[in-house]
Amino acid sequence: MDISTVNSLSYEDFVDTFGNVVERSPLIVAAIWPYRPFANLSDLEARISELIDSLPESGKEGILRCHPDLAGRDLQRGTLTRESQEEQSQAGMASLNPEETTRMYRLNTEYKRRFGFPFIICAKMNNKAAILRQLTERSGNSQTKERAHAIDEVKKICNLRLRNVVLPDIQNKL
Ligand SMILES: NC(=O)NC1NC(=O)NC1=O
Repeated sequence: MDISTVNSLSYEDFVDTFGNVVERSPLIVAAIWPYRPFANLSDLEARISELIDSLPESGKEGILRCHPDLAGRDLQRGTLTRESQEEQSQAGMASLNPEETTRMYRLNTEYKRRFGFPFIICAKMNNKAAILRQLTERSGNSQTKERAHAIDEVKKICNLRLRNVVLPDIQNKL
């Protein structure tokens, strides 16, 4: 889809198309629809990023809590969103051995108990080993530092998801 098609979408179609670029948080794209026309993909990304940054800390943590655990309950039950299923599978989360599953569960549980939101990382930019390493390392962060880090990961996930739908400028011009 090119940017002019994006700019011509009704808000219903806009939310249907982009509603899950921030996991289970369609409110974000519903809120930026009035900023059309977007100049390009980067402009759209920047609007989403600014909107997230403008939220109070409770709102940012709310976004974080809408994310599923990595290799968690939703993956086991088959209730992940389509995007999350693809990302987690690509990072090897759907094919952990029993020991790795138990380790992941234990580390995720400890992380959630400490911070009050799930551990989030852009799965497509990482592999199993990097995810396990970061889960351990980031558990030592302060609440403020970790919340900011997690929001940065949400933005990376969002930007990759957007790129799956909207052609970058260079392709628009071909
Ligand atoms: N918890 C967590 O990081 N979830 C995710 N990361 C990602 O890239 N897709 C997800 O669902």
